[in-house]
Amino acid sequence: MESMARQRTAPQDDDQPGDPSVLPELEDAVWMHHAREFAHTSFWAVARRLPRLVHEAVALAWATSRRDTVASIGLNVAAGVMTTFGLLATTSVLRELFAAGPTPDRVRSAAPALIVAAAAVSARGGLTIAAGWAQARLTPQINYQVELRLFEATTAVDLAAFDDAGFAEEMDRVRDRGMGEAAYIVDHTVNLVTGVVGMLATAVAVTVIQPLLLPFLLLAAVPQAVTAVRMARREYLAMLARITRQRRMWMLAHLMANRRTAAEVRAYQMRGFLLAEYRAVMAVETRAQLRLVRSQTGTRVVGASVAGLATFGVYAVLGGLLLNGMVALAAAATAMLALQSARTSLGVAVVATNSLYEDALYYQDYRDFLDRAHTRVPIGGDRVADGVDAIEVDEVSLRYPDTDAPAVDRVSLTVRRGEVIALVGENGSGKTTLAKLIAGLYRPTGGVIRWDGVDAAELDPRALGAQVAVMTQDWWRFPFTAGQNIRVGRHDRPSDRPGPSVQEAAASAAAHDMIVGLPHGYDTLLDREFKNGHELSGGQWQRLVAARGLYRDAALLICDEPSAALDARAEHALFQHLRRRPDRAVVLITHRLANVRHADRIFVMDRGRLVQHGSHDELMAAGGLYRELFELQASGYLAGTDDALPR
Ligand SMILES: Nc1ncnc2c1ncn2[C@@H]1O[C@H](COP(=O)(O)OP(=O)(O)OP(=O)(O)O)[C@@H](O)[C@H]1O
Repeated sequence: MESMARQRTAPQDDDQPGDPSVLPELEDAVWMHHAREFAHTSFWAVARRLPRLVHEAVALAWATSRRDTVASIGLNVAAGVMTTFGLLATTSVLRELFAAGPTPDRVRSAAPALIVAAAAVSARGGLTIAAGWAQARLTPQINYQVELRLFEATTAVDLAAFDDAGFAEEMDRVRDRGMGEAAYIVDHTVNLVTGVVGMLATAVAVTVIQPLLLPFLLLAAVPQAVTAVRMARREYLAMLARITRQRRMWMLAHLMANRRTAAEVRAYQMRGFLLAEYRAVMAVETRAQLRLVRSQTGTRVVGASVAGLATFGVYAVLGGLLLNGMVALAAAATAMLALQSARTSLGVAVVATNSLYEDALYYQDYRDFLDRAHTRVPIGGDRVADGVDAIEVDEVSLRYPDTDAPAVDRVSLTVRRGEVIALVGENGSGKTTLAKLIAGLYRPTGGVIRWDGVDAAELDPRALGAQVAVMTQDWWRFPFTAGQNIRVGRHDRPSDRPGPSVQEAAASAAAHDMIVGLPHGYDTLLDREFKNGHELSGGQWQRLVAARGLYRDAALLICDEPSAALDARAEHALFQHLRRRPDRAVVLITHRLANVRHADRIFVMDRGRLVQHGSHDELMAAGGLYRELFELQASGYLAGTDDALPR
């Protein structure tokens, strides 16, 4: 039955396009990376790695909080000691109660031991609660450290790292799974210690009471341990078998109950298609779940029966020892309690071992990722750039990882202060990539970029970045207020540094009136997912993005399609502010060629190469790609022409 989902989602014959009504097959989720490895590792192989894992977890906890680490382990050990005392005191109580003589006398003689037993049980309860408190305190502290270290790394690496598929996948995996495992492995380790201490405490008590009982108690616990491991594995394998189906259901659920997809789902009447797919997967999933419930119940029955038989065996042995006078009645009764306590401790230790092994694999991913991220932090030199007169791009190339052709191929040009230059060309010709190279966001894989004669690689990356403002083509809708969305352009601007105010920058980008009209003006939160959040249109967002770039007030301003979503009035206003300014260089990328007419120089790109450059008039006179594109676009604006719209 499970293959049904596969059949429905499997691609068809390689040469044939797949059935258009069937969604493509899903890859394994990145966070499942170690799942299959774990599923095929035996419990004993897991147990062999335990010392190293425990050492790792304790080191992590120790580095986070010595006090809480000592407390959670020390208090658990103390609780174990109390278990031993409690069992020994219980034996004394029972011995006195089972002795010959009148009942009041027996109770009186048992009273001191009873007080000791009660005190030991209370102390154990108190110590366990305190240990749990220390253990719970460790979790948020570890999460805090681990998350902070991850995001310090992900925000420091160079932009190119995100184009490296391996890096991006590792990052997703670590963020989704590895990061959260740190606290778990500490938790499991403390549980393991608790379980082992509990078993040792019981063993010590039993040895003191009657050493003969010890091997029988251990034997009785074995079926329990085997059943616990079997059940955990079974559940895990079942989860693995279902996970791809469940991911598809999550994906479909997300499409059917989401504000962002609601319009398209309705516009294309996708409801029936999505629901049919959901029903088909859901039917298979439900049957699989029912099968799992049945088999788990079977395992539980077998496990409980074997454990029951083992317990019965211990009782039989105890009975024999009692009849032969080798064990006193009081010791036998305490052994019953010890058996119960040892079982619980063993169960805790087995589950902790299993979980510790799996979670440690993912935690190792986290550590490997941090090491890898460390090597991707741009180093640069220590020379400080303060303003710039000329940026020289000299035979610069860039090839993205895993691609054959360079996106930018041996390009040379110079950007001078006070100039506006434009990069034009067809989709995919390399304009954005070249702009990112000029901005220092990428390092060239060939050639060199010089800032006032100094190789950009020798400049301090932070100081270089401070000279650049980029209005990117693929901007993000930051869930901040309107004012914050602009201010983050240079959030650390000292009060004595000159530059436009938030309102001035907004006015330059034709955004001020729009923002003032929002329910809370500049304090309006721009995300409907939050309380009182407000939604902006695409063009309104682009005005904010432009305002942010202008607020940054940098020596080099790069505008990548800054007006693609703007109306004519906003576009006109923005371009008034992108004109020449003596203290600034502007690199402008746009497909609306009317906007580049006034640029000082226009560079035309084609498949990564620079194929033409000059002023608008020079390029029009020369003919070629620029003129062809310009005339094609201009023809659409000419009133009365028949080719403005295809018939
Ligand atoms: N991060 C990336 N990883 C791999 N290849 C990329 C990446 N970004 C862009 N490319 C490829 O590099 C080439 C140039 O892309 P680029 O975005 O620089 O073009 P563009 O001229 O700005 O295009 P458009 O006009 O559509 O914005 C394209 O073939 C594109 O597929």
